[in-house]
Amino acid sequence: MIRFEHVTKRYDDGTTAVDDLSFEVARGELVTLVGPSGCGKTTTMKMVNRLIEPTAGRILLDGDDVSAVDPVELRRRIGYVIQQVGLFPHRTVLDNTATVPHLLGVKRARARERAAELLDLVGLDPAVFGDRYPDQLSGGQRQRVGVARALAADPPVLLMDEPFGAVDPVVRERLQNEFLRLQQSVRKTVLFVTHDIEEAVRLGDRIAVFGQGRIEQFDTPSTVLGAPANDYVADFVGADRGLKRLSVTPIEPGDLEQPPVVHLDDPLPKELDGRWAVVLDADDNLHGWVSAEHTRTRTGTVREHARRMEAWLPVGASLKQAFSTMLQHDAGWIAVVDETDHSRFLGVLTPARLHEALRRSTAADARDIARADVDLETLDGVVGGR
Ligand SMILES: Nc1ncnc2c1ncn2[C@@H]1O[C@H](COP(=O)(O)OP(=O)(O)OP(=O)(O)O)[C@@H](O)[C@H]1O
Repeated sequence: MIRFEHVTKRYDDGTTAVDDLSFEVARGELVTLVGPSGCGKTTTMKMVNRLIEPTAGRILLDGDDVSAVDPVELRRRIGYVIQQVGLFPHRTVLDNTATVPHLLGVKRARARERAAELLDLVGLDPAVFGDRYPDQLSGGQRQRVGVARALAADPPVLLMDEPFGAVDPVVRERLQNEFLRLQQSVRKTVLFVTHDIEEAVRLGDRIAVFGQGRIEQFDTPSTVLGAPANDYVADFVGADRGLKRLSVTPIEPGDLEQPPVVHLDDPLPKELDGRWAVVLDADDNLHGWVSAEHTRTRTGTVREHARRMEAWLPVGASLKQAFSTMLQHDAGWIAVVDETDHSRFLGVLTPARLHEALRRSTAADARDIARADVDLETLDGVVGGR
């Protein structure tokens, strides 16, 4: 969808901001460009919508060389979100969001209707916020209007330059989560610039780690954290990359243990095979749990003695969320459910299983490295045999 072919940008003063860059972003993919200040991320991004022209090489958007597309027409196909949102100060939130579609010829009433839908989508109730002016919003709310406005013309591509950089860490995390949810439904092709490795791994399907004007590694967050390509990347992702891996490794059904299970309308069993059992409803959805102590000493149905389960997560949630949920509820295990199928119980994750899951993902990367070693050896063998 977006393809860089040997792109170089040299500014007039001789600074080479981007040096022979080649990479590709697939349709519907979110790629984060991450690296220290001044490494060329913004320059890379601005060449896509021709705010900056490359010195050499070319950039293709859906197969079209962008240098041959009229910049105005090009920018219609590309939403752009920046840190200083640049909302029109004298227009209401609703009008700010509706302006671009209206300029593109959508009737005013329809543009405003669509703007209201988008505000809703980014978590701003149009009835509450639609008539406010930008200076009557918090920083986080302004960022959301920025995202809604960028989506208003329904462009297939979004360029986002540190869009959540100006808000505090708590709001930032909330905006990131909301944006991820939004992206799941709109599936835009996104190039997202950040200098924050946490943000890059949380949001990116793949991340491009920039050195000076070059990409040092371009891979999934899990591989970049598990197998940094070189010392520069290892240094940039940080010594705590093992911890960061927790946030990019999902809970998988194979990670779960199967504890004893009882159903709500069962009579309370006398003996349990363990210290507790998970309680399910008639459709096998998670309800709660009972302890062996209760079952030994009391009578009646499970329903009368079941306690609600608070420590649970959907399958696919991150190991970091799992760990955090265990700590929050001081729980020795958490239940895992399939939310796409009501809340069907799948099993429980224990600290030991969590540890195994983390090792499983590290081992998967280690296998890749081992394969690469084998390839090199084979190559050595061939070269040596000559
Ligand atoms: N108009 C310009 N003229 C000369 N040099 C420039 C110009 N714009 C950017 N540069 C230089 O190009 C290099 C890359 O800048 P760029 O803004 O792309 O980096 P960045 O990775 O986005 O940095 P930051 O995270 O600080 O925004 C830097 O050395 C910068 O000083």
